[in-house]
Amino acid sequence: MSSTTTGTEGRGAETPQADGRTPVLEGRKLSKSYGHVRAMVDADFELMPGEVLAVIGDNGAGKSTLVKALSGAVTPDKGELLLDGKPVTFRSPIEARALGIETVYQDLAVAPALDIASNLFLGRELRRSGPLGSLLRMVDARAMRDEAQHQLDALGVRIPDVRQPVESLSGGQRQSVAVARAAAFATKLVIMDEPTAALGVRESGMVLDLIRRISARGLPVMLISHNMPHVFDIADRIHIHRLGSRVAVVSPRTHTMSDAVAIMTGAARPEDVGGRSHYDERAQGRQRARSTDGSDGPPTPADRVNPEGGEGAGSVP
Ligand SMILES: Nc1ncnc2c1ncn2[C@@H]1O[C@H](COP(=O)(O)OP(=O)(O)OP(=O)(O)O)[C@@H](O)[C@H]1O
Repeated sequence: MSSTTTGTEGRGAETPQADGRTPVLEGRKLSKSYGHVRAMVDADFELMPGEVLAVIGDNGAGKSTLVKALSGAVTPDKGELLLDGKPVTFRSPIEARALGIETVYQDLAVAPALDIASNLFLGRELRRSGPLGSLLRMVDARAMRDEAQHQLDALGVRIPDVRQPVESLSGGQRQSVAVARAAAFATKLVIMDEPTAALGVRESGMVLDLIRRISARGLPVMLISHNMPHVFDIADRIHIHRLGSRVAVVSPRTHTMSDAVAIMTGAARPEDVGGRSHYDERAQGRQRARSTDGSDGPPTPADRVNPEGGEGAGSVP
């Protein structure tokens, strides 16, 4: 785990920029609606250098939509993205990747029939000149094998032969290949959406170790997970998402799993549990407004119905 966590000294997690550092990736008031469903509502996000930031939230809280916005798979309707403090827009995952953002999805995005080296370089194959100075550039299988072995060794992924087809690997090994691929190409950060969801205990441990090693290299990792023990084991900070927005950022050093779950489900307000937490002012303002206008407690799913509707209801981007 990285030692670069910010704002977690003392009892609570404070605003990450308190020490003057610029987030590697920042989202400001990101919103995204699918027809009448407001999947993301003024969501803020910060990933600091070298940290492992876990993002937690109930089913449908909008975590995947956030990941998609940060990785270029979805364009937010509103809001701003900043990479190293500079505004960016991603029109596709390819554009996000070109800027050093790699994403690993839960559904093992590997090509099972191809070997490990080919999977590592999928879509980004190393090439060499063709025979007799031909202009055709050929895939350089040997260079890819050497480099793949080097990358896996460097990350401590133990796989005997990179010429093995991925379908011959265990689930944990396959996910390790997907994570190693992301780590090999990411220059800014790695995003992981439920990387251990399909894995057993031992295999999950393998992937968590890999995340630790990636972060120890100085590469920040954003990790979505429903698995609280994993989150509390590995995260420097925990971003809590609820009903489309960030409602709190807490630290495993100041908050218990019960605290985090209480905030996540709306059973408790961020300021009422754990140490002092850095919670989203707007979300807190909304909650206060609700209590003063006759409704009590935190927002409910009904609050997310977009009154303006919008085009493309139910469309899958
Ligand atoms: N392409 C889409 N079309 C319509 N509605 C969508 C689409 N994608 C997400 N939604 C809706 O947006 C809301 C947020 O979904 P999202 O998948 O981001 O949540 P999540 O926190 O990742 O949920 P889970 O933990 O269950 O994966 C949900 O109500 C979901 O049904």
